[in-house]
Amino acid sequence: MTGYKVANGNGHSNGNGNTKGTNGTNGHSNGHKSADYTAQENPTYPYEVIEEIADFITKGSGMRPKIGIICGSGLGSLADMIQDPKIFEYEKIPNFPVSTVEGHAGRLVVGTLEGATVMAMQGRFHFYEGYPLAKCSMPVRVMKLCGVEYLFATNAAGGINPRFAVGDIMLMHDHVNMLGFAGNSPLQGPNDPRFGPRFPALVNSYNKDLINKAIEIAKAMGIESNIHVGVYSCLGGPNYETIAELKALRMMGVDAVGMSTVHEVITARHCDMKVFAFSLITNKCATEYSDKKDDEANHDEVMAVAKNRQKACCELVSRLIREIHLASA
Ligand SMILES: O=P(O)(O)O[C@H]1O[C@H](CO)[C@@H](O)[C@H]1O
Ligand SMILES: Nc1nc2[nH]cnc2c(=O)[nH]1
Repeated sequence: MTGYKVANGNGHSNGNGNTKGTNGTNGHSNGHKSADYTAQENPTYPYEVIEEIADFITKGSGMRPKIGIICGSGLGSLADMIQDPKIFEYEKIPNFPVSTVEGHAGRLVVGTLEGATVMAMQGRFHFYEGYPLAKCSMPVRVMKLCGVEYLFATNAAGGINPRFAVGDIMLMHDHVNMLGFAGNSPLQGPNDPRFGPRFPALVNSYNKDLINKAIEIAKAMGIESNIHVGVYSCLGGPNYETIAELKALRMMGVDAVGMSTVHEVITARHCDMKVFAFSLITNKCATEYSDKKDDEANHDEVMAVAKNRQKACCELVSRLIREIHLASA
């Protein structure tokens, strides 16, 4: 990995340095009732349905947001920064899934942040909730049709790179798509060229300028030593990994592991959004066998670390949005 001003997070020798129900068929009138595009076996949402959802948001908020934010587990406070918020509960958005995971409130917040128009998902959808990947990342297409040009995707993740400490932030510069290895993709099914090409390229998915700007901001914030640049991998979950799996991921060059984000990024790149993504390292992944309960990942710890580090994450995001806004003004 070259071109970044902090050491590459991966440290490898390449020299490059309350269950709410999950079927999501919320019974709203949408004019497309003949097809159940929210069902597992038919996950492709027609363009017109996405367009209807986007219209619902833009008309309801009176805004066409430019920046989309997806809040990771325990990072809902990113959306609490938004000024003059218009709030849309997922349950009230036509054809929208609902959040079922603790730490994911389940609402869309539209407003302004640092002068920029933004929309934030306070709660994302995960494969392990029973949603197909196309459904998990459907809101990214909604963002696109609302006018969003930049996707900020955040997540809580386990640190596999031994140099990472709990509370550190890893700026994603690449990913290993384990669900893709297994033949699953949010882009499966018929391709609608109004979103993007059948065979999108994914090299350079993570915008280098935004990574470099984020590093500068981290320096200005005095948290440079807590910032890394690295590779994220998404597994299906909901179980955390075995030691053997973590060792295998490490050998593959993965620095942090979670259960989200990758399918959102694929969907965003397919429709040509600029992507910035980071992982808050909420736990260190053990790569040696141990009987200690403390060495096991658990969601309470994930949430607690996210709460502790929300201030730094919020500042990083808001300052970066400010730069994007100033650069385009
Ligand atoms: O990726 P986010 O949504 O931040 O959440 C991460 O934290 C949860 C596990 O603790 C999983 O959902 C994992 O993906
Ligand atoms: N898969 C996975 N997801 C996480 N989310 C937060 N921590 C972890 C982890 O250790 N593994």
